[in-house]
Amino acid sequence: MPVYNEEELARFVEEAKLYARYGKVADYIPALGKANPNELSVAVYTPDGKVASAGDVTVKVTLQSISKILALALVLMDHGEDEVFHKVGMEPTDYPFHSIAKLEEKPVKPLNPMINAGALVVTSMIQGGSVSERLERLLAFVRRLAGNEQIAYSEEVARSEFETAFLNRSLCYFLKQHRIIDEDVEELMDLYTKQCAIEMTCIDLARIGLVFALDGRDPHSGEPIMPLDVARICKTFMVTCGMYNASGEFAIKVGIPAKSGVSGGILAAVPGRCGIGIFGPALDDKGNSVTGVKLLERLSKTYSLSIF
Ligand SMILES: NC(=O)CC[C@H](N)C(=O)O
Repeated sequence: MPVYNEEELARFVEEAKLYARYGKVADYIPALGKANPNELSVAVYTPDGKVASAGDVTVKVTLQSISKILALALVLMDHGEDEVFHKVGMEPTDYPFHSIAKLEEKPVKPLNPMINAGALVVTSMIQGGSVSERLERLLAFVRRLAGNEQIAYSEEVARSEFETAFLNRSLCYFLKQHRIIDEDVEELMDLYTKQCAIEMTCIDLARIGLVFALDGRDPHSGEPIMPLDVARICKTFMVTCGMYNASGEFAIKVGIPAKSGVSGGILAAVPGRCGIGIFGPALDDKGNSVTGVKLLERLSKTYSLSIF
């Protein structure tokens, strides 16, 4: 087990930051456009409970697409594999995460739960009597994963996305027309945008990554937070679809199960070894953190973290 040295991490962060100029902060959700593209922070959480970090780890990041993997875990526990995969597929795609194109093909079924169409179906399956009850259930699960009761969502980011999510609404209406979802679209958008706006530091992200790395067990108590099979399915999706339509290249260059979000966050789980949380808001054209991917590449090579 390598020792993650903070001085070395800080050096890797400085090196990776040089790539920020090749990226751009997401601004299709207006509130995300305020982020500083030169920011980069990382935390590595190991099973012995130690955290090594570099950069400003007090900065909070909204989960955005990272939330898709957490909602999937909850929904798999709520409904079981068969019901979930009846509505959403398991195949990766080379289309962008918000694409509607593939939905036109019969049978109408989003290709996987990591693209927006699939994630909206997953979110529609979160159980509970109202949007706030369903959000609370998801938040309670996320708080347990992160071991942090303070985790909440950013009202500003949620509102900003809710007011501008025309493409996601289109996906919802398309799915509703084909009876893949049957809930009120505005309610689903309310829940989905709040889910995406759940915010945390990269230390929290790293600790969640560690839970996946430990097959769903709480690193502190050893208690299962999710069944092993659920953790296994989530990690498999992280490998095949976690970095959108750049997942193949990422698997070759980095080789770590990971999920990114357009906020610039990345959650990574190195099986049995550590969880990694990164925040670097400058994105490449596929929507992944440019500096975050560079940093993960460096960490993977230095500490031999590739699972392949
Ligand atoms: N790729 C992402 O992080 C997308 C999440 C974002 N909330 C959206 O649906 O557009």
